[in-house]
Amino acid sequence: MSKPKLALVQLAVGAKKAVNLANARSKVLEASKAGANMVVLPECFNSPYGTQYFAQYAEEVDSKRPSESLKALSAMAQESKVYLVGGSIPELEPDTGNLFNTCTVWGPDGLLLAKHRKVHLFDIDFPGKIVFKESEVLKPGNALTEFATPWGKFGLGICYDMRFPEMAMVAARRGCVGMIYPGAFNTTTGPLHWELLLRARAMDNQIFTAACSPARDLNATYQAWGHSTIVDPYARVLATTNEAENIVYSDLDMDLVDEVRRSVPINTQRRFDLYPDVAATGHTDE
Ligand SMILES: NC(=O)CCC(=O)C(=O)O
Repeated sequence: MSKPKLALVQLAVGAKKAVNLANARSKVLEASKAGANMVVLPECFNSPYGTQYFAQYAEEVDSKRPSESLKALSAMAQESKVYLVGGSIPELEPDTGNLFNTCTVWGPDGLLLAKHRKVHLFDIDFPGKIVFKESEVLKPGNALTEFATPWGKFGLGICYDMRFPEMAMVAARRGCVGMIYPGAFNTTTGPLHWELLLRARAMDNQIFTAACSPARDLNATYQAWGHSTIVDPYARVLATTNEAENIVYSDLDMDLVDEVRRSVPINTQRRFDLYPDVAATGHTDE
C-alpha cells in the first residue's frame, strides 16, 4: 500500500495518568477503526506538560521491564494493529536519576521499534509572554532517531526539535520520507511558527512532516497551541485542526516524495563545493 493513512490524536491530557492512558487507548482504537495505519500521540501524553510535573510522572523506559505507560502503549499498538508513535513521556533513568522527554515507537505486533530522547530542550524567554526552561529538570538526548515502516523510514523529533533544520535534513539524506514530531507549542509561539516550521522542514527536504499536540486545557499552567498538522512533500497542509480534542487524518501518497524530487531536483543540484562544512551524508550524488 503506497497510501497509508496517518492519524494524529490531539488528546485532552489531564492530571490523572490512568485516565490519560485510557483516553489514549480509546482514541488510538477509534483511529484504527477509521482506517489509520500509523497513529501519533502528543508530547507528554501521560502527564500535564510542565517542568513541575516531569519527576512526578516519570517512568523508566526499558522494554524488558515495561512500566505502566509502556505496557499501555505496547497493548494499544497490538490491539489496534497500527504503527504507534507514542507521543512522549517523562523518562527516569534509574542508574543516574536523570530525566528525559522520551518518545517510543511501537509496531503492530506491540514490539518497541525506536526510542527518541528530545535532543534540543525547550529553553526560551519571550519577554512578557512565556519563560520555559526544560533544562532545569531534563537532560537532552544524544542521538538522532528513525524507524522503519512498510511505507519507508521516518525520522523522529520532539517539539522544539522541529526548530533545528539539521535534524530533518540529516534524516532526509539518510532516506527518511517523513519527520514525525509529537509536540506541544504554546499560544505565543504556536501562531507564529508551528505551521511555518512544519512546512519549512517539508519543503527543504521534500518529505512529509506531521506534528501532534495535546488539546488545549484552559485550566492548565501551560496552554498548548493544538493545531495538529500533516504536511506533504510539496509543503502543502494536508490536514489540520483547531485547539480542541480531535483526530486529524490524512492519506499519505508516498509517490509524492519522488514526484516532487523529480520536478524540483534540489537533491542533485547541491553545491557542496561551496559549503563544504555541510555534511553530504546520504546525499543522492555521493
Ligand atoms: N514543548 C516544546 O518543546 C515547545 C516548543 C515551542 O513552543 C517552541 O516555540 O519551540
